[in-house]
Amino acid sequence: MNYNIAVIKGDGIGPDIVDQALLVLDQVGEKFGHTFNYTEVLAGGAAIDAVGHSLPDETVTVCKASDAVILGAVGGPKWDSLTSGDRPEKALLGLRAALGLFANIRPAIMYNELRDACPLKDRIIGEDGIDIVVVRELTGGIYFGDRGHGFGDMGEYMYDTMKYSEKEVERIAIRAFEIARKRNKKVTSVDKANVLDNSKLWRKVVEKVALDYPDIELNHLYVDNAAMQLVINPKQFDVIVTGNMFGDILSDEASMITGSIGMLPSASLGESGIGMYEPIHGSAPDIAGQDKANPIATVLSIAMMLRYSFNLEAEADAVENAVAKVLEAGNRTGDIMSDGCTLVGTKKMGALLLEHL
Ligand SMILES: NC(=O)c1ccc[n+]([C@@H]2O[C@H](COP(=O)([O-])OP(=O)(O)OC[C@H]3O[C@@H](n4cnc5c(N)ncnc54)[C@H](O)[C@@H]3O)[C@@H](O)[C@H]2O)c1
Ligand SMILES: CC(C)[C@H](C(=O)O)[C@@H](O)C(=O)O
Ligand SMILES: [Mg+2]
Repeated sequence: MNYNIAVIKGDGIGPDIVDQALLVLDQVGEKFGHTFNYTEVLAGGAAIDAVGHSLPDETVTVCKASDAVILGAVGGPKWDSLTSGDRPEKALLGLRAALGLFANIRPAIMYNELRDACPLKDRIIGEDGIDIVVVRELTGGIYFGDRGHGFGDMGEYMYDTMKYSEKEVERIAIRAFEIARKRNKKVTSVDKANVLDNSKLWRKVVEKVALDYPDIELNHLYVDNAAMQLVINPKQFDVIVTGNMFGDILSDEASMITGSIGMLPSASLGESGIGMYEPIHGSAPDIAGQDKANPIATVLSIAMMLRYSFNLEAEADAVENAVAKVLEAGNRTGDIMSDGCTLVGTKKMGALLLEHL
């Protein structure tokens, strides 16, 4: 089969990690007889530098015409205070909205080999480790609400508003229940219904959707408690469903308890059609271009693409197995390094993954 993929390397470590992930994908193609065609397009800081704005029309057009999108990461201090008001991160939000990618699936799985990289105590992780999926709403909430600014009694003010509509909550809740059905049949919905009205609606709609899933256990947590529960008792979670901002924060937290943010992939999906695949981490300007970044989150995002967008189960398994084998053999980038292991750079990690594929 032939697959057309839009590739956005982005900024900072983006090119470092995407280059390795594409080598892995090429090898999957050779091994299983598929052709992956890449069209590289610009977004984020790289696009601001090249054409003056973070999300060129051409990028949206190419992404829409592709079978899937792979994105590294965008952003960096260089573009943090542009007078135009544009920012690299706006490209990411613009793409999510333009492609209708309302469901962000972020699996946080602890590899047994990385137990030492997990900051939690052994008794909390238990023998079988941690396996959580965060299902984050991605095109609504405070990220996309009305915003504004002005001057009042307290001086200048700025505001962002958080709004959720019934249908928006319903479709993300359905995704979460469907995912839970294929896993351990538990959904935890996270909100702030003790304070926010939009969270009250969120809770009401999630409960209504739950009526169609009597086989799935549902509970609710306030987001502050959820943040705490993730570190004191992460094993209570199977699928966490939550809004855009809470999901952003909780998924970074979930990534760290499994070892490193450099390990966590994500899939952003819509009703149907194309998906966008990216690591959950950012452009890590502190280690960009130094051959230090962990490419595994991006490589695992490619496994998600093979599974969700192309229905290539065996191919996705092969990529995930290669990751497990490389870790088993004791190879570690700096973010997951522990005593007795071999420290490797981004490129070497990529080469080892190819060897084990
Ligand atoms: N999806 C995205 O494109 C995305 C996501 C988050 C942040 N950002 C942007 O990235 C920039 C930096 O943000 P930040 O510093 O808050 O978060 P970050 O995720 O880039 O980095 C946080 C820390 O994690 C480390 N880290 C991240 N990815 C790593 C990897 N693959 N291997 C090893 N270490 C890794 C970094 O070195 C840093 O110490 C900002 O401009 C931010 O807006 C982009
Ligand atoms: C860069 C930023 C816009 C983005 C978000 O907040 O969604 C990032 O943190 C993420 O998690 O993908
Ligand atoms: Mg984030």
